[in-house]
Amino acid sequence: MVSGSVQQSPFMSDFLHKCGGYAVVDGGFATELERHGADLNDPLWSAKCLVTSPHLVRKVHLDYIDAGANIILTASYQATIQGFEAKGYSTEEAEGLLRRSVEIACEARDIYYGRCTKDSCDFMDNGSASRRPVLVAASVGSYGAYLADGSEYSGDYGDAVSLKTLKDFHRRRVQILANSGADLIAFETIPNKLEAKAYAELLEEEEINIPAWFSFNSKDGINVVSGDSILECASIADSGKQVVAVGINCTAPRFIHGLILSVRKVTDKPVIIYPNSGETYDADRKEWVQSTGVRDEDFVSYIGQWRTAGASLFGGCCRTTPNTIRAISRVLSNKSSPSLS
Ligand SMILES: C[S+](C)CC[C@H](N)C(=O)O
Ligand SMILES: N[C@@H](CCS)C(=O)O
Ligand SMILES: [Zn+2]
Repeated sequence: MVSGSVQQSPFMSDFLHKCGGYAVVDGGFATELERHGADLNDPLWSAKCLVTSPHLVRKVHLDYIDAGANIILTASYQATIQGFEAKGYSTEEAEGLLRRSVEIACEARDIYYGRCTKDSCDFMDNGSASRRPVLVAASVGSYGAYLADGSEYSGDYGDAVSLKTLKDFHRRRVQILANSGADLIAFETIPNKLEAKAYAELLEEEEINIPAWFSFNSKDGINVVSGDSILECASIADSGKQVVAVGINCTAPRFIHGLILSVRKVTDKPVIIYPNSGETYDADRKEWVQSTGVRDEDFVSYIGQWRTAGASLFGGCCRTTPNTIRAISRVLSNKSSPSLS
């Protein structure tokens, strides 16, 4: 037990129990849109598709549910009121697009459940066929994501950006997503301590009443990308009453094991990991540098050691696909698999 941890909410432990002990998170969302032909070379990145191709957004969500995901993340990673306004949308339209990101994910879940009959259910609960639990997590990408220059991989916002700047930037968006029908908020790809603090204070100040997870990214396996201590960042997440999981995303698979061990030093909350493929991103060209990543088989072969290290929620981030998630789901549901030793 980590001393000083706040009272744990039963939300995530109940959900993990329903899922059979471990939950499967979806995979790369924006990069999956791209694989289906979307052009994301735009300041809105994946959020552009909320306007141009909501049907594709829904399809990608559904593909991930079909692959076995227990949690799908909305298309709101780079959907910000400020970003939409810069493209000429009104505040009302921007807020509507944020809400729409959650609606589309809920529609995908409804389609899946609508198709799920007694004979076609792929999930067992206490020996009987049942609907697989699926949660919709409203994605909140960082201020660096809004900057659209890859700053979420440096965490360097300069001295002009204060705690207040970040809280004011995220406040309305978080309020809207918290009241959108999403099951929880996913603060993801958090690159520095300041932004973690801003989120934690916002949850308190705005009395956000749905759960949230905090997920950081790292490029050395020791600190978060800004160089801030993962221990300090994860401690901030641990202190949040609404925070139901803490972890790491959009980070190369080879760094994940050590990071899980670090996160577990400062929190008893469930640990979530959804690494990227290990490839690097060229923010100027908005393209991935290929051939630096790991294959699906190699990615999935890590799952056993990540589980042993103490993670409970497993998925993928940029450049992982429904195939990656299908393989994770299979490995986790086959507890006797050698790769889970
Ligand atoms: C996680 S990165 C690949 C997201 C994209 C970035 N914010 C951009 O707009 O280029
Ligand atoms: N949920 C986002 C995270 C980007 S780092 C996505 O998968 O596109
Ligand atoms: Zn990512």
